[in-house]
Amino acid sequence: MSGPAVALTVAGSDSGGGAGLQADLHTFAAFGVHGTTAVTAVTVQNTVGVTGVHEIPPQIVADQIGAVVEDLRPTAVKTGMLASAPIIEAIGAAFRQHGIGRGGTIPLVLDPVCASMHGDPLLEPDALDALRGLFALATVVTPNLDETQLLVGTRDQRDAARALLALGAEHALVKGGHGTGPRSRDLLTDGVTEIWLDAERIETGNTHGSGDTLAAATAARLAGGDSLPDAVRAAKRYVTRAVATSYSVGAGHGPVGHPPADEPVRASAAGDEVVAARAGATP
Ligand SMILES: Nc1ncnc2c1ncn2[C@@H]1O[C@H](COP(=O)(O)OP(=O)(O)OP(=O)(O)O)[C@@H](O)[C@H]1O
Ligand SMILES: Cc1ncc(COP(=O)(O)O)c(N)n1
Repeated sequence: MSGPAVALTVAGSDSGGGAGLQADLHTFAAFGVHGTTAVTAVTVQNTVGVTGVHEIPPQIVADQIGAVVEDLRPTAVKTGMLASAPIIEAIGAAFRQHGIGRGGTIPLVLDPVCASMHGDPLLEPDALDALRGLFALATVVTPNLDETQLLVGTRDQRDAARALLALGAEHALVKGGHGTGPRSRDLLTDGVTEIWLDAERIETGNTHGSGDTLAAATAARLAGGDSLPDAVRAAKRYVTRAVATSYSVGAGHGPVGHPPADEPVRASAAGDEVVAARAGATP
């Protein structure tokens, strides 16, 4: 059996179409990956801000994950807006049950979304501990500098990475998009090796969805069987092109573009084969 690789995003809906699961699906499609979703919340959102959030019942979130995993067999999973502590607890239990994340066979890219780029909250304030608790499952956790400040109390990329690894993540990717200076530098580390991913900072206010796009591109490449460092390198090249092709729509911050990937995931091996290879089984 052959077909495209499959990835799953566990995320919120952005009615403005720039971030959240909409950005994830655009990104998966750009890589030739079949995208699936477990929706955590519906946001009332446009380019100016977020004016409402409707949370999905935790059991329905967990059931979406189960339905997708049992039938479509994703070979990578990405999380974005998780909304509340009860939703996070339900997701953690579903991940453990279905072999998602560390200790399982399906790699997990965990983007710890706390607020929108407008500063509107996307996570209930009492859910920070639950979110930190999920890090022990993460193949990679991908905070921006505002999120490292909230989660581990620092905006220093090296210090933040160290603290994130201490919470159990296998790799930390601390993004520098919210920094200053002519370069946009992200730090990827597993505590032994440091990789600085460096790109020109593009002058634009239209970066809505850049973080989701980086994490989704990483998941897309992982779904095709890349190692984590290779997946992140390809994702960084892609998000730089995405920012370069961003555009204005609406009165506020426009979205990044999603051009076809230069490094698409090969239509391949069914998910089972990728999982078997990852688990070290003989194909
Ligand atoms: N102006 C820019 N020029 C080039 N790269 C950028 C720019 N802004 C962000 N990036 C890159 O985009 C990715 C996302 O970074 P950022 O720190 O903005 O994450 P984020 O805040 O989670 O994104 P989002 O705006 O979706 O919430 C990183 O690889 C970052 O280096
Ligand atoms: C549903 C949802 N998920 C994630 C983001 C973060 O994206 P950004 O920081 O670009 O606003 C968002 N605004 N909405």
